[in-house]
Amino acid sequence: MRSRVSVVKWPLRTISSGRFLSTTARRSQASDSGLEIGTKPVQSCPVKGYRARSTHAAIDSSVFDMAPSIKSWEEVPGPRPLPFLGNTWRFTPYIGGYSVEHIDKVCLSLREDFGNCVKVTGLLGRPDMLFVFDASEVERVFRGEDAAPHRPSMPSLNYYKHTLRKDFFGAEENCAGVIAVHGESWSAFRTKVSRVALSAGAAAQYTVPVAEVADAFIQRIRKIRNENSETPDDFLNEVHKWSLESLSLIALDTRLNCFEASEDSESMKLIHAVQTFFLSVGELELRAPWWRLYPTKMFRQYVAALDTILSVTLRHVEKALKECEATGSSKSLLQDLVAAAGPRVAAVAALDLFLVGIDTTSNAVASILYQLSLRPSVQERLYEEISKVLQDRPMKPGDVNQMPYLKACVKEVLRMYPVVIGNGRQLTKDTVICGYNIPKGTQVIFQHYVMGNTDDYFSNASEFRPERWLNRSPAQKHHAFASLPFGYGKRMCLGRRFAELEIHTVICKMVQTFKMEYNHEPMDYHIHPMYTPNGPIRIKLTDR
Ligand code: HEM
Repeated sequence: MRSRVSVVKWPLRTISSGRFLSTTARRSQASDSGLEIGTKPVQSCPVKGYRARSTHAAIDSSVFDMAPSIKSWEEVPGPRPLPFLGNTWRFTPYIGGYSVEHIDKVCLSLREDFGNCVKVTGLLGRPDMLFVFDASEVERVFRGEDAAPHRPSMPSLNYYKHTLRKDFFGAEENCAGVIAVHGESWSAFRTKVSRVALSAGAAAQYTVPVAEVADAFIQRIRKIRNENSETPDDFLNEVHKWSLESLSLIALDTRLNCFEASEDSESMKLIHAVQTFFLSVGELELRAPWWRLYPTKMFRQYVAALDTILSVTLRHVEKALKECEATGSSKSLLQDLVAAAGPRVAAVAALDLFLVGIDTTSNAVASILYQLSLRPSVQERLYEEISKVLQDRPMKPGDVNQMPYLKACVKEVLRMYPVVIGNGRQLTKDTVICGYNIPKGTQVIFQHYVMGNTDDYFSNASEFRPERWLNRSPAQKHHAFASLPFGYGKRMCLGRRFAELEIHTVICKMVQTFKMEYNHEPMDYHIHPMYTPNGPIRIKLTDR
């Protein structure tokens, strides 16, 4: 049945890894550990303080000597599954009470009803899940992670890479990328890419072009404001275009001119493909996985979109390869990747950055703009800070480091409204969490949306107070693992520095240019599939 999905021909003739090596490849030295949050890593100690009652063999025998006792998986509290229906029925509209779109609220009620560690079992087509709302436990488990943590993600993409297009992604050893890839294959790929993508100057080199994209975005919204000077109902779509334009610059070394692209251009094909991918990925991942039984219409569109993104990516990699060969040097992230790791790795890396780097960033920006538009005094303080640093000159690398309040505002929005509401891991070994022995294979969700919004970790958590991130005395410091919007450790966000550059730049430009107001009913947030304001983002923009 699956063969009904059309197969693209990869324009790969000129691509063969190892054909090109440049000295510039060796300039990046940073590794993931350079970005780890918190103080020195502590020795992994997953079970200290507990005496084992469980029969799971993989637990270190030393734990048996310690008190108090480790409780079994069966004892973990959680909503009771029904015979045959498990807990899946709870997601049935009108009767179940749970909704995929409002997992945020489900998580809040799980914590209220069952405590800091809650299991949800009997979910059709999914492993058992454990929700953790205790920052110290999050820290202990994250710090004890092994060399290749497994993040449960995107089964549909996994199927695309490892089954449908395995001729491409499996053609070279360890060349399947980082998204939906695990174990040794993930680790080898990530090491190659992190050296380049997380190096000190990797993001900074894009300061000026990213600022130019932000300027183009401002020009665009000046044009599309309505007669009340408000952004149009499909404003989020415009923010997606800004994000796509910025990321193409970074990942593909090209300007797509998304704001003016003609219908038959390659840019527009890419824009449509990216939109189709985002529209379908949430449905395929969060709803009942019918695509596993037969290729549904949505699944076929999803595969076609991925094929388009991959073939456009490959064309740009070929171009980068030719430029590197002609000049003997590299001037961009893509060229650095080609030079350091070969063209196929560069192409797969660019694809992965594309798949997870666009709607995360655009939804974060939409959410930040919405939150700022509700708070004129925060905007004024931001405006003062920005004006003082820039004094009417263009942005240059390092400017944002002089804008602590801007950074604090972004952190505060991501604390209260993280676009990815939890960090997931599929346990690669039996692990004690909150005193329970959690079996290998369980999907654990470290729920920073809930932790970020409780007074246990942030005083007056429901108040928007960017100041809490500034000049904190030891007494005011919050738990470093209670808000981790970019994840943690070896698997943390590979594009964090790029995302921050893009977000800080565009927010800086918006605040410099406009006073923002929101004059409608307050918006609720929903999962779509990012955590984002639910409804048209109609912000009144008055020129300063
Ligand atoms: C506000 C924007 C963003 C947020 C909140 C965000 C958040 C995250 C989170 C929570 C993870 C999982 C981390 C973990 O499991 O510990 C992740 C992974 C990842 N992100 Fe981001 N991200 C953002 C933007 C970006 C951008 C712009 C890019 C690309 C340039 C990117 C590339 C990646 C990649 C490749 C991974 C997978 C890393 C791996 O599995 O090794 N992200 N991101």
